[in-house]
Amino acid sequence: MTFYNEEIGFLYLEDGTLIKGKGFGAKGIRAGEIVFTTAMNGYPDSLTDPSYRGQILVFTHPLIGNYGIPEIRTVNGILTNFESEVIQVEGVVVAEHTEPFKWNSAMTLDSWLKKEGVPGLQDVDTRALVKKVRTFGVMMGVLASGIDFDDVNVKKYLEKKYDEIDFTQYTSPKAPIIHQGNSEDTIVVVDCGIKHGILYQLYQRGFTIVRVPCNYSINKIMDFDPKGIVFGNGPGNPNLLKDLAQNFKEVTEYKLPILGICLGHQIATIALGGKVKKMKFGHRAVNKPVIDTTSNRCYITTHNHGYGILSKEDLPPNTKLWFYNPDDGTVEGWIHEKLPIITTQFHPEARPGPWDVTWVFDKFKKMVVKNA
Ligand SMILES: NC(=O)CC[C@H](N)C(=O)O
Repeated sequence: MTFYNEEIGFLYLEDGTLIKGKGFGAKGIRAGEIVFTTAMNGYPDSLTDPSYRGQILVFTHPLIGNYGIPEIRTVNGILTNFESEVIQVEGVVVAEHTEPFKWNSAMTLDSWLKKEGVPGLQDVDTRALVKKVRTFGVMMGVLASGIDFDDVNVKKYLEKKYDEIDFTQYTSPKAPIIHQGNSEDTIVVVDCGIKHGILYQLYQRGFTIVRVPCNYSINKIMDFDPKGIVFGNGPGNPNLLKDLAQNFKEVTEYKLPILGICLGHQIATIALGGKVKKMKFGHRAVNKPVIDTTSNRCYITTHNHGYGILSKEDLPPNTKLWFYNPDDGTVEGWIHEKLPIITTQFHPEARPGPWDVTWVFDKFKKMVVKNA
């Protein structure tokens, strides 16, 4: 364990704001897009969500760390209590890091961040910080723990912009990974940095899962004889992933059931002629409402996205609105009118969050069975 002067630490925003705090976690300095989540719990899950690659995560809940970090649990190679094997965020900002008091805590948040080399900053007025992001939109920032502002050239860290980097190069596997299920029915998951919560939902429905690198060709995907395809979540700007969108378009020729989740929903949208744009500060929470237009029911759902279909006009041709967010009118899912394709911008697997919408995976299974 490295020890350093934890009394020093700062967050520098690209608009010139300097916020001094206290360091925790690993000593270090990292740049990233400053985003916030309003989730009150689930920090082990959120910090390992690959969709947060390239981002510094601010928790609005004032106390973080109070139930510690559990031992990793797996079922058939699928993590059941983390979203990936490593901490994915560039840095963590909290008002107060607290010591855990929980029977299954194996480690403190502080020691976990130290072990994984990720810096944290505490003693921050996260309310003021979030108000700034909500007012001016997301921006780049530099987080340092145990390093004095006067000792670094922060501008050097701000040269690269989040929106211009393809982060899937860090989060997508280099070769296929197989999770054998109770049936031979194979679902290919195009893995840009898939959350294990999604894998677990598929596994629970008996499928054998083949995760493929996100740049895998259609021919190689079809070699696995999939009964359905999932385009999952992932980090960064979806408009950079032109090859993936092209692959999506090509695979629709096979008329297989397809489920797109979050980045997968965005790729499906771009591939079929819709528009995905950057949001001012995105949706990152576990209590976002979405209205299901087929039943007029409202569900409370988990979100982590900074891009989206901002209005119905941006839907691709031949699709109909399935879910929308009543707060800001953004599209939260669509159904294709001619092909067996469904998508959600929110996370039906949650993790962290409520499981009210896991029936989306049942719907996908029905589509697979019907198509078999
Ligand atoms: N969770 C995700 O898949 C996020 C998708 C995309 N990177 C976004 O921020 O909008």
